[in-house]
Amino acid sequence: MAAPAQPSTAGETPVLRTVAELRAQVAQWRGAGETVGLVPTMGALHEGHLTLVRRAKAECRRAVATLFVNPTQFAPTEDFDAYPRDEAKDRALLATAGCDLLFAPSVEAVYPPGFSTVVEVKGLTRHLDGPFRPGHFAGVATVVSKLLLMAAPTHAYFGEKDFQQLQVIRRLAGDLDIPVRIVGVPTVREADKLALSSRNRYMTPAQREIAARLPPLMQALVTRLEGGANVEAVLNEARGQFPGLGFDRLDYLELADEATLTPSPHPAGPARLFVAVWLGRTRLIDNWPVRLPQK
Ligand SMILES: Nc1ncnc2c1ncn2[C@@H]1O[C@H](COP(=O)(O)OP(=O)(O)OP(=O)(O)O)[C@@H](O)[C@H]1O
Ligand SMILES: CC(C)(CO)[C@@H](O)C(=O)[O-]
Ligand code: BAL
Repeated sequence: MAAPAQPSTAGETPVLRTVAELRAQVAQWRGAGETVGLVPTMGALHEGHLTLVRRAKAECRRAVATLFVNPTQFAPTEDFDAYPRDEAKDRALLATAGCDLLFAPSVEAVYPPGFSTVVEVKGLTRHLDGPFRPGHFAGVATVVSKLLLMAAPTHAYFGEKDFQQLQVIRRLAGDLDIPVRIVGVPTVREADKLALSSRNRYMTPAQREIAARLPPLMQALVTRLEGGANVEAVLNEARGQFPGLGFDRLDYLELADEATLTPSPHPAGPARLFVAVWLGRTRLIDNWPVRLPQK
């Protein structure tokens, strides 16, 4: 018999901290024939995360969120220590979205002493964020494999905002025969179309104003590419515009095939325009679908 999840405070989603408790709870639900949708997060929840939870709850009988700021996906130079953490607020928000359970393990529960296994997805991680965040996707692939195996959900929900991550997760679930349906959810945006992200709160008001220039720039580029303009010429010109717009450093602006995530001026299948750009200590990423004209 599963240990019931402990609702500690009214209006907050109950939380479990150990793998054994999580397994027992999900086994009980699945034993009763219920579907279970998993929503992995690193907390500091916003409307993007809550959209994933609501989608999970709409499609599955039970919605389970996870909150784990995964140390192995942060490079030593990145913001692991500074990453925003507010579990009580997150639990209250999850309750408003109908989340049945939160799994919030300690680092030791996920990576006990002697932990030595790495899941690495090749190919899909070669371009875009891969070279700019060495080790990042191995950390993501390892922890997501673990979360899927720990929770054994029927469905798992991930945002298209992190499109490369979504494709990496689809691949690992297939390659490792993890029996789960991976569901991609379209990017949730602010009124000015900036993609919601926990890291947006790092920005000063002045930087937030500059960030607002990214969505119209991306939309204008999509329009030109869809109109048949020369891809390399358009992208080269646009790369040169970022400093003048007030951005600090462009990591990449690339057109890439959705399936392979390999940059190309002539992608074989459906394509997206991908960007990663810095504003002070905030790294913004985004992607927009591009329907190229048939040649
Ligand atoms: N704006 C968004 N729209 C849809 N899904 C999102 C959005 N932002 C995050 N997600 C998804 O929520 C899940 C958890 O993401 P995470 O906790 O890293 O949030 P984040 O806002 O992306 O944070 P970060 O600032 O670290 O990138 C991922 O599947 C991610 O793609
Ligand atoms: C999928 C994830 C929760 C794994 O740590 C993280 O990369 C995120 O929040 O997108
Ligand atoms: N949102 C993806 C997780 C990360 O940037 O580390």
